[in-house]
Amino acid sequence: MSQDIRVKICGITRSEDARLALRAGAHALGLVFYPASPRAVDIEQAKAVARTVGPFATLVGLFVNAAPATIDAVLNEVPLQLLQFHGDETADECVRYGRPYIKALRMRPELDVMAAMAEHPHASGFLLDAYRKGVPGGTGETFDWERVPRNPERPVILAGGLTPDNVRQAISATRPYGVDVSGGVEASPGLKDAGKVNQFMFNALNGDQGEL
Ligand SMILES: O=C(O)c1ccccc1NCC(=O)[C@H](O)[C@H](O)COP(=O)(O)O
Repeated sequence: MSQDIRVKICGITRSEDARLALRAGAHALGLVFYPASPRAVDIEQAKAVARTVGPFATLVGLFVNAAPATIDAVLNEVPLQLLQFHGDETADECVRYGRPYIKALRMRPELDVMAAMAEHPHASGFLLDAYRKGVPGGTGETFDWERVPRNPERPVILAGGLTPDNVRQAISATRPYGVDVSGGVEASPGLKDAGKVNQFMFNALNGDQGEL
């Protein structure tokens, strides 16, 4: 059983989607501060989502090689509990904000996952995502789950192409700390689908992983 699995729903752009995800049991919600994404939010949208979320769920701010001034501007206005660095940020660049952070690792074939983790000694965890050249995230694609480290020293969050249909198998195969989904629970880019969110959450939290 994996009832202690944590779930982050990423790419939240609207308060109603935040409410939906929290009602369904999500532990964390992701706000994408990457202008090229169809899920990008500006500071006003982010503040509206933050008001919905309140202090008892983790609000995550996602950045891709953003300038420090951009991140500082967001942090001055939006109460983010956790930062997610989804680009090529070094450890020094990630720690400068004095906030807990997770580092996304895009699973390109030649990546040494353990070495990449060692480069971020202060990361609270690592989000493993599919690699597609030129696309920093939200690809909707899976990667080879055999590459997910077993018994890692720090939490691993599985991402990339997860859906209500494959999340149980994904958890069973990789035994992660948590899972992260974006496109797999959308009605269209940036807008969540209530049925998919509810089904994803149910399958992630209640599936009998032992039977798979
Ligand atoms: O979601 C995006 O548009 C995005 C753009 C640029 C960098 C990261 C992005 N998303 C990051 C996430 O945490 C996604 O949840 C993760 O990549 C998985 O996405 P999906 O395969 O669509 O579930």
